[in-house]
Amino acid sequence: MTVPGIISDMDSCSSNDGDSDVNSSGCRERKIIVANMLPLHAKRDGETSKWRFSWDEDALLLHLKDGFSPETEVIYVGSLKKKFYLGFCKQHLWPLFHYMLPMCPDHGDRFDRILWQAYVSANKIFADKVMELLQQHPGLQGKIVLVQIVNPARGFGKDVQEAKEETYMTAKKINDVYGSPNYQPVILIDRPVPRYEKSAYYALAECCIVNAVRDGMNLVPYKYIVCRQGTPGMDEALGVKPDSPRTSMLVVSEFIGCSPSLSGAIRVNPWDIDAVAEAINTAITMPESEKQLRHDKHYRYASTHDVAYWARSFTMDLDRACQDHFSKRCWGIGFGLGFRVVSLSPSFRRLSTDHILLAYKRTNRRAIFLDYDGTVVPKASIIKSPSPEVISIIQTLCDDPKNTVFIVSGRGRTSLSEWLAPCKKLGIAAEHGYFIRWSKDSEWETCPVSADLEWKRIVEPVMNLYREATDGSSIEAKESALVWHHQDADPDFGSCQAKELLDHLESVLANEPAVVNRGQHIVEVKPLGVSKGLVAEKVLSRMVNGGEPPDLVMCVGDDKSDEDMFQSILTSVSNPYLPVAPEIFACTVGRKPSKAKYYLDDTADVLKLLKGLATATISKPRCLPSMQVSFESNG
Ligand SMILES: O=P(O)(O)OC[C@H]1O[C@H](O[C@H]2O[C@H](CO)[C@@H](O)[C@H](O)[C@H]2O)[C@H](O)[C@@H](O)[C@@H]1O
Repeated sequence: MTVPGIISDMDSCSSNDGDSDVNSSGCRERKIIVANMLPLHAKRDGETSKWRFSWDEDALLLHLKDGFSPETEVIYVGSLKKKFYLGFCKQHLWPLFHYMLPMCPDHGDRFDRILWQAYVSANKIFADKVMELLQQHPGLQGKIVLVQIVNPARGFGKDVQEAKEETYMTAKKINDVYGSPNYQPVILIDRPVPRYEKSAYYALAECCIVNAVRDGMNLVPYKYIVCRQGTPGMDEALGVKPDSPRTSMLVVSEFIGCSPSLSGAIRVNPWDIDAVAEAINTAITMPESEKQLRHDKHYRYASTHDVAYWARSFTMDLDRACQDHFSKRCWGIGFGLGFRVVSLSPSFRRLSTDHILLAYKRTNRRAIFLDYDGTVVPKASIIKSPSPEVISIIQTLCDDPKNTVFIVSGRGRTSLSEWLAPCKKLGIAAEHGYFIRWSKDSEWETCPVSADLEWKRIVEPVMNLYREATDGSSIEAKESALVWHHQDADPDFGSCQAKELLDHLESVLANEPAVVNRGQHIVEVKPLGVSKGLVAEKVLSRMVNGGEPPDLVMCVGDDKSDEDMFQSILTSVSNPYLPVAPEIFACTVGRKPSKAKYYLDDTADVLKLLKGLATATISKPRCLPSMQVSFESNG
């Protein structure tokens, strides 16, 4: 359907000067829509047998153009219904993407090579047509030569032969189109090339491209760097002055082993042809001074990381990996795609009520920190307020004068204080400790971190992008934090988006006083310096300063933010201001790697344990005051 002359139409865009449908650089905006089927009706004329085409006004594709400005030139690249679509796409790909085995009713075989070839050919035609409209940088024609050294394949077979033929064909095509009698843009060397000859090519090449789709420790980039550094002998042979600055430019695939170590290299995704082309252009046109800096970096790395270095470093990694081997136990947890193997310390064990009760009964100043979501209230529960049972248990624990009880949560202060209103003596730390209240009657204290919440202006538009792109997600605006929730989104897509959002936010907030955290179905940004760990520190030091140092510290929580609390109470054992080291019970909810020594399975387990402590509380102190009162009145 592409009419001849479409490229010359584009080339003549400069003649549009003064027209209203041109942009500031004199060219019309252009959008290329590549689709398997063109938005056309095709009909063969009965008399002339010629095809007649008309726009399919009902086709969605046709209406895509309504989303662009009226000046935009819209080009459709596509085909009419053909074998590749009704064959491979419909009979193989369509069932695969619908979790079914491909079926070929006409052929009986599961895989039909002819359909596959039709599919590949059709894709090639599409790609070629698009490339025709764009393969860039015409100024380099005549100035650049690609020397492609074909290393002999280690295997044989049809595939190798086909790949070779395609390489030859591509090289020929490029040379036919862009070459001239004195200029051959691609030189294909398909013979064993001795090391000295390869070294000569490396020494002369301004840029070395290693864009394998997968590779282990490819040494070519290092060899190239060393050859570009040269030796007195090579300098003499090439006529290079001994003290002249050296350069080397590398374009390497991000999927090869050496890619992360060469920080001066331009990294590309080898499947992204445009990116590879752009990288080559950048490498060639880069200022000499930068090429020198990159080479210095490359050479310093290659010369200090020799084989002996790798041997030492590998041994050290191996030692480190095996260090805890015998002191850990491995467990398989989860099901299906969520299945994973975790290694846990053998001292990590279930917290039994009997065990903690013994300590609870013999201690007189206890600090109890409880997370909210996933600890006292189930994560999956639609009702987020605490049940009457939870309220009653917490109330009983708070009523014991030997106890200082805190709910430490990421949630906002309004909902927490409303839900926990009956527990008058309960301390609440809201928004991960940005706000703290010691009891219902006391004022909220605000964490003395930077009051600068300007970063919210950066975070909000980014989160909005992800909210719009992820159906079912939402944004929660707290007083000190912003949270992106994806619990109601598609589980797989939601988690992928969350990972991407995390990366995105980390990079834009690099210099801001804010931190990004991933929680249960959430990505949260909060002020730097606010953590549940600080809450525990603050409460414990207030108890010490008030002359009531704790002799038992218990902390229960389920997620990453609670790990800060575990860390904090574990270090409190070595606090020099404590007359005696308190008994520590750090407990995570769910059997998973944690700083906590104990685990409980779920919120039901947590409540059972807290109920056990509450019962012990009622059976002793509550009776004591009432007996004293009656005794005094008698006297
Ligand atoms: O510190 P926590 O008490 O564990 O609270 C952490 C977060 O709790 C809330 O999010 C959680 O509940 C949401 C439903 O209400 C759910 O969509 C989300 O997946 C859970 O993580 C709260 O909205 C967050 O601000 C807290 O940080």
